[in-house]
Amino acid sequence: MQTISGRSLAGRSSHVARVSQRARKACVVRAAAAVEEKAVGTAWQFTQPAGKGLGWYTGAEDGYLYVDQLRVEDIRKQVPESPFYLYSKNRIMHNYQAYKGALEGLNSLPCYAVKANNNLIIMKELAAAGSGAVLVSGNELKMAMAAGFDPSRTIFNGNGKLPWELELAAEKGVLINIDSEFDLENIAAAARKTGKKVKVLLRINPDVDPQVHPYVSTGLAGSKFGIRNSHIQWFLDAIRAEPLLELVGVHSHLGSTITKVNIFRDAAVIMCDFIKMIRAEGFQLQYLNIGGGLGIDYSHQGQVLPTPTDLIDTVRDIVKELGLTLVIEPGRSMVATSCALVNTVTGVKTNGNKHFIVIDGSMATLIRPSLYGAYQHIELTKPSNAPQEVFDVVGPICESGDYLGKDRQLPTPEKGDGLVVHDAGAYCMSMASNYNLKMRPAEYLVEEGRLRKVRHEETLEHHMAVFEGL
Ligand SMILES: Cc1ncc(COP(=O)(O)O)c(C=O)c1O
Ligand SMILES: N[C@@H](CCCC[NH3+])C(=O)O
Repeated sequence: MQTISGRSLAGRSSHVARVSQRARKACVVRAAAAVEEKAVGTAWQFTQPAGKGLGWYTGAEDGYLYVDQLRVEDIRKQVPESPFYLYSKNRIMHNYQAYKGALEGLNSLPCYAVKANNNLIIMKELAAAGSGAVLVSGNELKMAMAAGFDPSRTIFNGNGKLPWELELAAEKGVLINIDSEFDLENIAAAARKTGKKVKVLLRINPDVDPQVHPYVSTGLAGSKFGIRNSHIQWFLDAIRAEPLLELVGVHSHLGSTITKVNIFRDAAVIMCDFIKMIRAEGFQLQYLNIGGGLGIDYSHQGQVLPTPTDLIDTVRDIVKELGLTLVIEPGRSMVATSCALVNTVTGVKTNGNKHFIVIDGSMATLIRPSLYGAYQHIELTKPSNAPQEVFDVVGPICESGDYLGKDRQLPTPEKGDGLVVHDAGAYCMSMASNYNLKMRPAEYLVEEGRLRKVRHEETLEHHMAVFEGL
């Protein structure tokens, strides 16, 4: 973590180091206790890996919830914090390999969208597997460098990039997407200031409707992202006039949770026209960047959704015909299904004709249901014959909009039971907040049958540190 500690972080990092040391010690003690209790295995090694699956599933024989080889109930006994995020490394790697396989036969650059999940350990795993990264802030860029992503396989994107962020990107040699007239001016200024030649892509709005929630639709003509298409000649002239800028490609990102690949095809056809027009102006374009956006089956109803192969195959001929390198920027489809938020039931209550399960997780831990009305599947971690009711699953936050699920048919749980919110690997922890002074939770990763802590729970000490010395 040294690499990301700037001057302003220096004081804080020693404080964090102290806290982490304590937390590490606590882990070792707990792990040792677990080993003693079960008398087999090393620290974090579970003694009875009963399941064999990949990612999350219900044990066919015992009805318990599993992640990879481990029973979530067993994990809960080992983990002192609640709620906590729990990941399957297998599942993340499997998703990444699905993209790698889909891209075979093409020149390609798969870039993981760090905004979906910025856990440093997960980022390191993806960097080590060869993924590039797409970033939207200077801090994401610093984290990506700390995680070991290759800067030349990294893209900096965004509609409000700041001068210091652009200078850092120029210095590191990452590709930069141009989003507007002022963004182009700022990128050129960063290139001049650092004396570095910068490779740039033009972010174009193909104006194709991704048919998703308006908050996650990004490629329509009236979107805040991307350049004004009718102004393209101005951009080409401005780039030509700036010797330190090299135009190498075009970018589009239509939106997120997209469930039909013909939408990507429609956009790629439009981008193809732009590429031909820009090439005719004498630019040597190499990259077609179709962004991210592939959806996943949040419903858990066996919905058949397009795979990475379906996505890539829908644009394969265009990429080949134009001799391009295909850039993709998947976030959600890489990490969402790998994770669940594991909560503890605080109690069950009824008001009027409404039944509620109150859990310790909340909109502060996982905001997607409250923010977008998003559905994320919910289940208990162990089988139960208790009477079923239709419940709203709610958190302890002082907002009526604080819910994780509405109208969910579930067995009535006991206080202390485990309840998970599925598909929580993308835009959940990365969007968590400290609202009501709830601290962002710990994260754990299942890796080859072992449980590994990959993030400490934030503490009030961390939070108070930002007020130190005022
Ligand atoms: C420019 C850009 N690229 C990639 C992504 C990742 O999208 P997704 O997580 O839907 O794959 C996003 C987020 O929507 C984005 O804005
Ligand atoms: N935060 C959104 C996705 C945003 C994608 C970024 N442009 C979600 O949770 O679904």
